[in-house]
Amino acid sequence: MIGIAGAGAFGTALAVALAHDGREVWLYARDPAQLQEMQHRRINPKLPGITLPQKLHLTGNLADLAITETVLLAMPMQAMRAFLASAPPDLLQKDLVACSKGIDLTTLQGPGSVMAAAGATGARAMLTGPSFASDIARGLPTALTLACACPRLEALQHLLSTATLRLYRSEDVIGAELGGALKNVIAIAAGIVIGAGFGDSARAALITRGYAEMSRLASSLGAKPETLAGLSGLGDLILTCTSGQSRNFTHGLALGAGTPAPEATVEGLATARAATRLARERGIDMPVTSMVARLAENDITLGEAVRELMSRPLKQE
Ligand SMILES: NC(=O)C1=CN([C@@H]2O[C@H](COP(=O)(O)OP(=O)(O)OC[C@H]3O[C@@H](n4cnc5c(N)ncnc54)[C@H](OP(=O)(O)O)[C@@H]3O)[C@@H](O)[C@H]2O)C=CC1
Ligand SMILES: O=C(CO)COP(=O)(O)O
Repeated sequence: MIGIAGAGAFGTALAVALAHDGREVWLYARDPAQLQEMQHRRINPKLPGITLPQKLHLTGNLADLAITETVLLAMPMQAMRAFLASAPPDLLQKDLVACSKGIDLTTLQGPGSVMAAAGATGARAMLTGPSFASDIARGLPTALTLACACPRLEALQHLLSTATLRLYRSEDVIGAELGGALKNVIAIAAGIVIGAGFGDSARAALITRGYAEMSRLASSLGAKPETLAGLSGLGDLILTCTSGQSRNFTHGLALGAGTPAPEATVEGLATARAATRLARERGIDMPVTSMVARLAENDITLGEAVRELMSRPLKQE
């Protein structure tokens, strides 16, 4: 039996895919009004057009997840630390699988370290890679990375793979979580480039240089280059920088065009600030990421950002 904490688009999509494949899934929604609507109408407005299958059980009581062995954490990254701090103690003994893509702004930790610091004693895994919630929920073919540095990895890989959701396993948790977190920042920048009308050539350059700086920071923190080149890094970077389905890309589009951004979970904003601080501490150059952080904080105008990026000293690729 699988528990999922966080009934947003992604938690619900995973619950739908796993339940369709025959697993009994318990999905925890903290908002009573949302829970009631989901129970009554068997839909989640955050995942339009998808009917919730029979094997997907809904609850507003976190203690109900006690009957599950594995719990997926599917809330925004900045909510994870507080969620775990107030979770029932037996939840921390489950195998935990973080699905959040980001870096905690207070501790500068990724999901694995946040779960460890909260006292999690079971497996601590990370599920990440190129996948939009709606694609997963509709049963479209998807491939993700499941990273965990513990002997439960292969069992978890089988538990969470379905006929349409193919999980590749990795022991490189740091690499998987940093790829998933940092690509969101580059996706905001890619959106800015397109929104401002700089064109596809500029976006390709941005993605490539963005990947280079993602790799610099990740390897300084112990990630393996092949992880960054895999689904959780390059794969997700490509998806998020090129699809209008991405909230990070869409947020960037609005910033670039000078129009109001839609209300949404945009993980890259906090991650840009966290990664900029990590990079500064380690003496790593991350010009695109730090520019996104400054733009998000209204510390610089778009014109100034472009001038600064383009007037950096010429260097070897
Ligand atoms: N959507 C996607 O396509 C994908 C998302 N992800 C990642 O999944 C994570 C969640 O994103 P997504 O589901 O899309 O975001 P949504 O904005 O759709 O939903 C976030 C959900 O988390 C819930 N939540 C927030 N804080 C808590 C808490 N303390 N306890 C329980 N639930 C909480 C929210 O509840 P409430 O409404 O009550 O605030 C909401 O239901 C992000 O890190 C994202 O990067 C990864 C891959 C794909
Ligand atoms: O992580 C995602 C796709 O892999 C979802 O991206 P957004 O959060 O930008 O929508």
